[in-house]
Amino acid sequence: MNQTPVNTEALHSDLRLKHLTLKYFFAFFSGISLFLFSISLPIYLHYVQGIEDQLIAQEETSVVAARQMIQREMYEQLHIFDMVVKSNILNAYINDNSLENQLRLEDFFKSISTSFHRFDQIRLLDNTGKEAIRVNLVKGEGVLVAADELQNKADRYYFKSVQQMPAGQIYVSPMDLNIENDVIELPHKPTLRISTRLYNEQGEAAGVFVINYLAKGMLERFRHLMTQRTNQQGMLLDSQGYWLSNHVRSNEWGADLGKPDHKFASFYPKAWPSIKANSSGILEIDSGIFRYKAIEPLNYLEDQPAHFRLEHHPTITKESFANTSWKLVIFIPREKINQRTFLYQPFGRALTALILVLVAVLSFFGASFLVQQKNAAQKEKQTRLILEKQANIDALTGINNRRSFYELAEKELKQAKRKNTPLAVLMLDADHFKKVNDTYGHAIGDLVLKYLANSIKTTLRDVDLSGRVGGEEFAVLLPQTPLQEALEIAERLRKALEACQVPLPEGDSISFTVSIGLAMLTIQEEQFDQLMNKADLALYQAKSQGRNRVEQAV
Ligand SMILES: Nc1nc2c(ncn2[C@@H]2O[C@H](COP(=O)(O)OP(=O)(O)OP(=O)(O)O)[C@@H](O)[C@H]2O)c(=O)[nH]1
Repeated sequence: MNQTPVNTEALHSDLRLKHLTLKYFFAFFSGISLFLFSISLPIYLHYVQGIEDQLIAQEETSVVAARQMIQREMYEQLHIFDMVVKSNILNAYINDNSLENQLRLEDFFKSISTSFHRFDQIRLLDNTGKEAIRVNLVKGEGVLVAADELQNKADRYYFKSVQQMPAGQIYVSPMDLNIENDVIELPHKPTLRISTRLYNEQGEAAGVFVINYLAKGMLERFRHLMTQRTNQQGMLLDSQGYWLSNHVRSNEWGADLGKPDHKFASFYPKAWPSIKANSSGILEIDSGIFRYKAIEPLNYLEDQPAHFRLEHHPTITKESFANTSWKLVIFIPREKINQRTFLYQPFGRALTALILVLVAVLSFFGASFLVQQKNAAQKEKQTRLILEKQANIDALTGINNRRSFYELAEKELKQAKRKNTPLAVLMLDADHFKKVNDTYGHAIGDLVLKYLANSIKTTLRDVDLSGRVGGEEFAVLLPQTPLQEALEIAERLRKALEACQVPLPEGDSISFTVSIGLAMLTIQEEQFDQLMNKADLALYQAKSQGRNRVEQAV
């Protein structure tokens, strides 16, 4: 079976080129990509920052609207409360708690309850904390609680907190879920208690006035404002970081419902200290950006809208400000920001992929071009080396030709002269070579010359130089070799050549001899030619004295 011969060298070279192309491709691709990346990264980060700023700016409307809504709501409750405290009906009762005054006050409480629809309880407690009058909001109606159902509230904070309070001051409690008979009322009733100590005309303490404000409406409006936004994560926190309003309802009222982990600090432990400590700001974390602002619902004296500018403001205790120190927190998740960025848009992704493909294509062509250039340069160098070698080597014998031998020998001669070291040259000539040609043919003559050259090479030392200087003439240069040693080498060479057997095609073999002329470099020779002439003369001597011998130049 015929098998196609496999050119392993070509295969090897092909593989090497492919490997090199791949190496350059990766170098180009990673280099260009890294370059593009390092240029575009700061620009891209700046661009993302711009998107973040834009998103935060969009939130400002919601922040201002929510803050104003809560402040206005609280402002209204406090003024209704103040109006009742200052009313003639209430003052008539605390100065004279006659039945008539009591009935008028009860009616007044009922009509306030029914009209405003937001006060879960309106109460008057006596100085011992016992409820004197209580009106509950039941299904939208103010309903008077029967005398035998009235309770003592002396131990409740809204009573205790106002005990030392001077006239005209108002206490506002923290917001919590209303508890009735020790159980949290369902559905939940987020409640703020507003109370004040009453004084009669003689300046004597005359009980405590309390209203339970139902904050559900306010919280629902807050939730509505937050859900109007594209990103619905808007929350209201109390001073402890518990949620009064959260987009996930089950997270609300953690403290009241016995779920202490359901607070902001547990969900965002890194963000909370900074949000708690500052009244307003922007905070970036891995998962997104917070925009937060203190709400301070009672602080409508500062930053107030036009319609808040009234001459009269109720005086609110310091404790009340602390109780209602709330924070509005808006969260913009990272995905929302990312979704707006160029790289997340299909066009952006497609363009990035296209650029990468272009870089890959460019890198491939660049790498191929470079490898081709390199390969061509290498081939050219190889060809040049081969040609150079061919120009210096004798085609038949594979040793230095005359020109190359003379060139190298000239250098050796100069070095020997400079270093003052001995230098010997041998001229060899095959004996009766014409006869070899004539007897066996020119081809066998060539074969003999090949054997002759090869024997010279194998007999000599590495430092020695040999060359074919004529048809059947050879020369040998022996650097750093004194006369005696040169004679020994010449003799050894002669014997080696004499012993050499050249096989003939028919099976026989022939041998041959050489005559050798030896010359030593002296101060007289300046050029190698001169030394060669001396050796040539010695060779002539050897020929004329019978051949197959070594003669030394005189
Ligand atoms: N085959 C072959 N013969 C060559 C080559 N170069 C020279 N010759 C032959 O070498 C022979 C040299 O002959 P001569 O100069 O007469 O000397 P010789 O026969 O060797 O005799 P002596 O040198 O006197 O011993 C000639 O016949 C050349 O043709 C070559 O490259 N190949």
